[in-house]
Amino acid sequence: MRNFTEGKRLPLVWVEFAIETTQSAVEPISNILHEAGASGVVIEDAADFQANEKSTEDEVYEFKPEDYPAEGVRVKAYFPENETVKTVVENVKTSINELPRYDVELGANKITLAKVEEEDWAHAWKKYYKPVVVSDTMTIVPSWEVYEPRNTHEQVIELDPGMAFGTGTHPSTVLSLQLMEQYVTKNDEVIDIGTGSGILSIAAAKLGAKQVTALDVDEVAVYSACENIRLNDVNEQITVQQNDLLEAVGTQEADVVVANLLADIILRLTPDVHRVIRPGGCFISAGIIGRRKQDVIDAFEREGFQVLRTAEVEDWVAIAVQAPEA
Ligand SMILES: C[S@@+](CC[C@H](N)C(=O)[O-])C[C@H]1O[C@@H](n2cnc3c(N)ncnc32)[C@H](O)[C@@H]1O
Repeated sequence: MRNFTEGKRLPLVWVEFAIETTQSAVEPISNILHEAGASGVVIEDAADFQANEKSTEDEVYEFKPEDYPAEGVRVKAYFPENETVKTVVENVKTSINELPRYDVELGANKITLAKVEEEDWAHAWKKYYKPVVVSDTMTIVPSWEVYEPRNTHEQVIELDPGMAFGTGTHPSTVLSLQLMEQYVTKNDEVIDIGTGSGILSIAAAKLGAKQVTALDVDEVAVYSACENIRLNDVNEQITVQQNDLLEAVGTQEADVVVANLLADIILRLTPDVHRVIRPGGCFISAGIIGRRKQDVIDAFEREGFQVLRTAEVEDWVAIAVQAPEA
């Protein structure tokens, strides 16, 4: 485990992985890319471009034909160029080619790889990123936007996620934040597993947590989390560590643990959570697709946890469970 007080330099050259596929394959392919450690997944849907062409209203976003495939969907992901990238890409291709076994139609399944300079793409998505209203009392605001809080109780989280996951636009992040508003209370100690941009840790600090540990296996995420924590002036409450799940977390205990990961990763985590969660504490997990919801609930119940609440948006599920009392 490494402790970061200063952000690290990011890689400057990236490998862009692009695949032309079908609408129904977008979610499983995005999951494979996220699991492989992609820093950001971009979805270019021909239908979005066609709908925009027909629209007569003023558009907020600028749609360019060259950004969209002629038909179907293009999913793009970015991996730092290093000695492991070839293997990562081969593993991604193998996993994608296994999807038809699960009745996922891949369509054209045309894959292209390109080397790109960070400057060429890392900031291009920013024009699509606008404030995200999480609830009456919480809004995520891109750091370059001018934003007037809607009321005096509103918590505003400023973010520049860079290439890490966690803009606040993904349903799994919004669901995590909404459950945290319910279960994080003043002076709590919180562990955030898979912090990405640091968004959930910053929210925990703003909700009054006195100590937050933000963990991520990916150094790009660790860099981004450090930057955003500074931006929100919550450095005092949050420590960021590069770490695989709870591997190097010692005797530390938390009142709330939050993990917006994928179902399979949460299942790897469940037997280990007792170690870090206080009796009666709350575990919020998200990033679970609908058909895996019961697997995750079963795993927590086997460990003696009780479901407090589940929340769903589109096909994404978040689950809050309570640890057994001592
Ligand atoms: C879906 S993103 C969530 C980001 C942010 N917490 C949010 O809610 O938007 C998942 C994050 O978990 C990290 N991750 C994946 N596997 C991990 C592991 N084994 N240990 C720690 N972090 C992991 C990824 O690097 C990524 O930043």
